Amino acid sequence: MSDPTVLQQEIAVEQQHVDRVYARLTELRRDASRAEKEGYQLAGVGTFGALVERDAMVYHAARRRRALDTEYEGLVFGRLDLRGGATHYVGRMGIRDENSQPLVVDWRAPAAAAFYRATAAEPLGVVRRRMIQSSRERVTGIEDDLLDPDSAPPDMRVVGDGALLASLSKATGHGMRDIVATIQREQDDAIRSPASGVTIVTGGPGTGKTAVALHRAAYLLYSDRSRFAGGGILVVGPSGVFVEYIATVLPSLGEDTATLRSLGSLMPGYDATRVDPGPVAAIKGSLRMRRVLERASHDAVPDGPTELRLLYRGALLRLDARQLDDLRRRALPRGARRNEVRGTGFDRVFDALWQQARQLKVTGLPEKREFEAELADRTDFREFLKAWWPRFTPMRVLRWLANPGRLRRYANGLLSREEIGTLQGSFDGLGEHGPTIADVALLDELDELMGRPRQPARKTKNPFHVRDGIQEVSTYADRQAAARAQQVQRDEDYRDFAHVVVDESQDVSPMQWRMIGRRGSYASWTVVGDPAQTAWAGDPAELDRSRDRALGSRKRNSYALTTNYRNSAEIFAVAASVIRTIMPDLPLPSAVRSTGVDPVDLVAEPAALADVVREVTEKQLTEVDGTIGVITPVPRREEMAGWVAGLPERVQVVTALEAKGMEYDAVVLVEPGSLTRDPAGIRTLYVALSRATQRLTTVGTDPRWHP
Ligand SMILES: Nc1ncnc2c1ncn2[C@@H]1O[C@H](COP(=O)(O)OP(=O)(O)OP(=O)(O)O)[C@@H](O)[C@H]1O
Repeated sequence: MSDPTVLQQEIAVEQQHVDRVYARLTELRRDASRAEKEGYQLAGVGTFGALVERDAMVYHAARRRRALDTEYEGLVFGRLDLRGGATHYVGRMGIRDENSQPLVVDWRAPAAAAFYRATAAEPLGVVRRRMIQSSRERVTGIEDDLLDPDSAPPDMRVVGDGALLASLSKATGHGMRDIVATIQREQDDAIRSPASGVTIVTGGPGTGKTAVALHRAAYLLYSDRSRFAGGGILVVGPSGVFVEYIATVLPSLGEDTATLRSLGSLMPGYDATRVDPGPVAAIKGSLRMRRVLERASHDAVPDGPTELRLLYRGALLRLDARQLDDLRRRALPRGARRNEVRGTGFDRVFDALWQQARQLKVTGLPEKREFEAELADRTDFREFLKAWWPRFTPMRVLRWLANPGRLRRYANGLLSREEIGTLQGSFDGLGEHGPTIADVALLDELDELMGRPRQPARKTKNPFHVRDGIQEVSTYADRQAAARAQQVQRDEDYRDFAHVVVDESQDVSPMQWRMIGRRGSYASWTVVGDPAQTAWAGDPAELDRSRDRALGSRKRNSYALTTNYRNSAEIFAVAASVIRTIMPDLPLPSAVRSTGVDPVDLVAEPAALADVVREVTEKQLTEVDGTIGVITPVPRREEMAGWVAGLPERVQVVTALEAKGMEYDAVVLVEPGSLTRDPAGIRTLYVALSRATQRLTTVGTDPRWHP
């Protein structure tokens, strides 16, 4: 423990600098607001080009002001004293004084790298690394590491007992802890990994994979803003709950150009949250489904017309079911997209009818073009064409799989009889409840297989448009929107992301890899995950293959994280003992923090389970300040949520699958025994047991739940 007077003196020294930074920040905010306001006031002056330029400037001013506001709290968090006497302050954003001298260096700048990377063995020119803790504008604490004692000047003081542990023992409150001040070296390696190619980060529970992925996104945006903000960064996470949770972290990193999507909402128009049972998800996720869907996408429309009869100039023209099938097949060879070759299908029908009319020697038969025009004018004929070859939406075709006969036909020879049986009934809810998360990848595949109907190019209004040298009237709001659109706006089905981050990648099925891959054809990637936490019940080799295909031949850089920052050592010991039963040789991270509080395991009579769960949860409310996760088996979520209804909002009920990636101060895991039936279940149990930072209670009716 360091001398309290020395500590106070050092705090006072840092407070002086922090005061200067905040004073400067106030000036910068004022300047940014002024630029913004002046922009609003100036109206209709100058050339149109100058106006647009000014709008973009105003937009930047607004963005800068927002960034200055967001990064207010804990703006300065580090100081480096370098050999030779120079000092740098490190913070959430770079700030310069009125003479353009740096007051704070952005944490992502090369000059700040040593803050995270220097060690006593390799000090990188750093004599003393100082962590500055503060609450709003007030410095509250300091933690130093003396990395190069031989180069330290005699009056250099060193205070504190280790910044990382101090930060970890704080309650998390709501949302994810911001780790920018305490990023560890092995994490920093991954964060600053080369921008191109694929960065793969693996590590056990709580090793900071998500934190690293998000800080990497922020780092990339900083290091090459035009490339990554221009193209955009897509961040894909497993569930909506999780995506919401990480959304609270990205803005605090100062970035608004990342698109966050769950696997159920990657396709525009859908936001699926329903989950299929493991074995169903395994089949729906398998690459064999592509062929199944391909067959569906080529099949005849259910209840479509089975024959065409037309009375034409006194003659009966007729196409029977076999002929119609034949015409469809010829217009739709393998690989053709049904929505794109609709016109070819119609041409085939015209041709066939024309041949017939000629063979029948119809009296007064006109030229072919005239004949076609006459038919096209007839409502009955047009109705036939629309019913025979409609425009298909992916959902329309996926629903055909709810029919057992069709499913069997499409899956014949691709899926086993048992698998077809498992799948049966799993598409029944599409109409009423919408798709499951696994269905969304199938819809995306169908979209790809069938293509989009050709539509005339839509005219978009261009607010920058100048016609015949005369500026069109455009409002200030229009131009402001256009300036912003040039920076960030993308269409809903945007696919050309510059970078794709996949979190919890161990749960991405082969079909989902295809769906994500379509959105990252030109991207560099960051893929983070932990194979031991996968809930995937299908073929692991297929999973690897499909991932490799999505990532292509890009160069890979791999990083392994080895320290668990989330769980207390006592909690992680329970989780570790569970995963060891199926993966005895798995290298596990070491948990750095011990609380001295052991997890509690309770057994309840079935009739008393609800009361015990409520009691335990209420007790946790008195023991921790932050969030409490009540984790339930998937099918019993609603029922168990009722057991803790009315408790404060910091009690959150999630299923074992939704708990993936989440973190709570206390966890009440209900019926752990329901998860021990197979290896996929045990891996899910491992996930659920490794969510808590401080308290873990398991409550179940089976005393022998431990696998
Ligand atoms: N360097 C660090 N300093 C402080 N806290 C950290 C650090 N690294 C990680 N943490 C904290 O540890 C917790 C776990 O991090 P994170 O959720 O990123 O882990 P993860 O590897 O994605 O976990 P899981 O695989 O279990 O979902 C978070 O609260 C995070 O803020």
